[in-house]
Amino acid sequence: MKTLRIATRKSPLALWQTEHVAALLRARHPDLAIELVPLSTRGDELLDRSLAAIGGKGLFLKELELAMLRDEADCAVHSLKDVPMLLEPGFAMPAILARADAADAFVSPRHADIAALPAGARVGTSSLRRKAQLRALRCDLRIEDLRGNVNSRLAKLDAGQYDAILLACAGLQRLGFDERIRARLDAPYWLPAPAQGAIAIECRDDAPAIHALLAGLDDADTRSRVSAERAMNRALDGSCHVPVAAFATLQGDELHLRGLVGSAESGRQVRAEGRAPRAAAEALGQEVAARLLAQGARDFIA
Ligand SMILES: NCc1[nH]cc(CCC(=O)O)c1CC(=O)O
Repeated sequence: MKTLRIATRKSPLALWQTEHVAALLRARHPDLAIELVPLSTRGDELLDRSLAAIGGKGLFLKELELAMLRDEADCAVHSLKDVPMLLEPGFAMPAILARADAADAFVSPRHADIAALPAGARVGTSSLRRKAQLRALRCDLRIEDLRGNVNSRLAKLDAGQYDAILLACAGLQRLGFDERIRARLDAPYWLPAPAQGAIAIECRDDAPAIHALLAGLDDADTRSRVSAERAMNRALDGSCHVPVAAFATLQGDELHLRGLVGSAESGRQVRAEGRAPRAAAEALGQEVAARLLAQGARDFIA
């Protein structure tokens, strides 16, 4: 391989994440030439409609996968939380990087946190998961849709369209907006999206040399944690249509997984948790999903 071609979306966050992967690879392989292949995806273009309405997470991957199939790119960098629970056949995920801050962030020019918002305040988010958790805390808020990349969401907040917005801490930190985080929304009270804060690299499963090169960047602890979170989401038939949150931590070799399923309309939610050895990450995800279903999670999934 003379040059490693890395497909990426064109948003500032996607480009940062891909440059980050490129820098890690250059540090390990000083002689490797790396080229970015920036592509626009349907998920980036259809910004006026909710993700659930236009077909969900896969829309951010499809064009990047097609580029790999056409041999115009060797691999692609993704936010793992935007990757569907089942990869397309023919693709593999050799590397999941060490996870950054997984928490959500409360961002507001005037208000310190959710509890400090005045009655009826307008909060911007299009995530069903964030809407459901907000609704559970505050039934008075006006929750309004907000899509677009991180930079344009902050611009809409600054233009006065919302009193506050919710974003991922990881994206804000990567783009240098740490100081915009007014409050962290932390587990166990508030749970992030499955795999939030983790960057994943995808390649074709018939490319062993590329697979081996990328596998050097894999972080085993992160992989165990997000495997449990994504297995839970998969067992719940998780997609953008269902408000599902999950967060796993490791204590030694024991995984602790917390999950919730909620309703963005009513704010009702069910929660469950479980522990298992890290080798049983997938089974733990299925077990916590089963506990959520036993408490009536199906009502929210319908
Ligand atoms: N859905 C967009 C998206 N995908 C990944 C991140 C943040 C970075 C990460 O989770 O690694 C974001 C922005 C956000 O939710 O605020």
